[in-house]
Amino acid sequence: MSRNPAGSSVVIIEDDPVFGQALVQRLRLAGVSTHWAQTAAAGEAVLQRHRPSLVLCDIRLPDGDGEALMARLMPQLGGVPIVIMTAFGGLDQAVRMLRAGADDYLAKPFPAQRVLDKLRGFAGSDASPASDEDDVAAVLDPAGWRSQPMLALQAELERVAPAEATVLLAGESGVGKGVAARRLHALAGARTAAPFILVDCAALPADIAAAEAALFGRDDVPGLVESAGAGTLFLDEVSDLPNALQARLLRLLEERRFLRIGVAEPVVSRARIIAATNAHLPARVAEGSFRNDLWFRLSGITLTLPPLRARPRDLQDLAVHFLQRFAKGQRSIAEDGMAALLAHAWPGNIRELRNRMERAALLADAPTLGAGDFFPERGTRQAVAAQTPAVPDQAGSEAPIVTDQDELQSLAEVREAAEREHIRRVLARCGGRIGDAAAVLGVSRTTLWDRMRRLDLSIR
Ligand SMILES: Nc1ncnc2c1ncn2[C@@H]1O[C@H](COP(=O)(O)OP(=O)(O)OP(=O)(O)O)[C@@H](O)[C@H]1O
Repeated sequence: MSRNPAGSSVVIIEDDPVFGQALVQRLRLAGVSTHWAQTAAAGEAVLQRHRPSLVLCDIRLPDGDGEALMARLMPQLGGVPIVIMTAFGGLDQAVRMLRAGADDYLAKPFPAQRVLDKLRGFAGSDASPASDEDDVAAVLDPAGWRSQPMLALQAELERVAPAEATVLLAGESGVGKGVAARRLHALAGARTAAPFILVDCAALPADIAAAEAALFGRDDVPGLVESAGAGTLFLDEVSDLPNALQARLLRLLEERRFLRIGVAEPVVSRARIIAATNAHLPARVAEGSFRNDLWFRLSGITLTLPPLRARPRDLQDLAVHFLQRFAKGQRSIAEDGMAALLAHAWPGNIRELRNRMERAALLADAPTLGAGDFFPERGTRQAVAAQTPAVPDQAGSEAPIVTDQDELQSLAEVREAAEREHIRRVLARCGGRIGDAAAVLGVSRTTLWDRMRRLDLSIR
């Protein structure tokens, strides 16, 4: 997307007819195409079909709230920027949504010009057509795959790519599992000419019959499994697949055939299945939310992508790659900037790096980017700690970087801050569901409640 918002598209989820209409008219005058939904359900339906440059979502909607809607849709929206619209008194909720992954908020009423400014600001993000093209390039020749663990992963991908076997991609959120899945497809010989179909299991319709129809088809309408043909079916966030559909997926994996709803004749599937998860599946199995037999079936070939903090060399390459992409050679990274990048723990992995580089490229005052440009949220004390660079170990291999914590804090403070942040992220990722979050964190619900109480954390 160029810096000119004309040609971009915005999905507006807003029930106020006067405000909604005014936004639509003004944005259209600026050449922006708009999809206006007045309920959460209509917004969800539009976003199932359409990947816009920006989502503008109201918090209070007649059939639900924007927070739950965005939490549900965020995984499927990938990096599409989400801007929350708040009315008076809604600031707390907007802040919570920002923590959960929304990109910005606008307090109502605001002139439509502010939306155009946001579009300009987000230009070049994941959501834009240009970045989709960049993602394709990333699949064919991914930046940041030169470290030892990534070279080993690449060798494994090449080995298993031509086979039919199901592959499970594991690793933290934002580490590049989607890129690895596409890479597997790109390396899969004849299969490459057939479709690559992404199914975000966390974003399937909540209604089981609708989700089943979306996956397996109904009557004469094919579902996503069938759309993959002899290509690749990529089941992202497979741990979120509802229980009833886990049984159907297991049958598909075992028999290589399935039934469309309402049709007696089975359909043969020749698609290769790749699943991905950032959840700890054994914990899900232990708590009973994920079938043991399905886990067993999926995990035969498990490839784990290492977190970014364990790949300092890749981190540097990726930082330069993103800066080139977002600043087009107009900016460079200062020594203290690179030291701060290397010292950060990167809980959001490559997605977080991409976002920080984009923000810095857009907003920094000087052409050379320093620690403060990448981590503007840090105070002076953090800036001191951030100047400590990562040190490769004696053998020259890449020592995992495990901390960027403020060296002036006590260990207990550092541990609490990290724990609080991690629990917050996992809760957001699990849509605030304590049971799911506890499973991911490997603790009981009671322990999680207890920790949250002591860390002064609440879901709402
Ligand atoms: N090697 C790379 N080069 C450029 N961009 C990358 C690379 N790897 C990942 N990205 C970008 O980082 C973001 C996260 O990547 P991806 O979606 O593949 O991660 P993930 O592990 O599947 O995350 P999640 O578990 O949250 O779905 C995306 O915007 C993707 O385009």
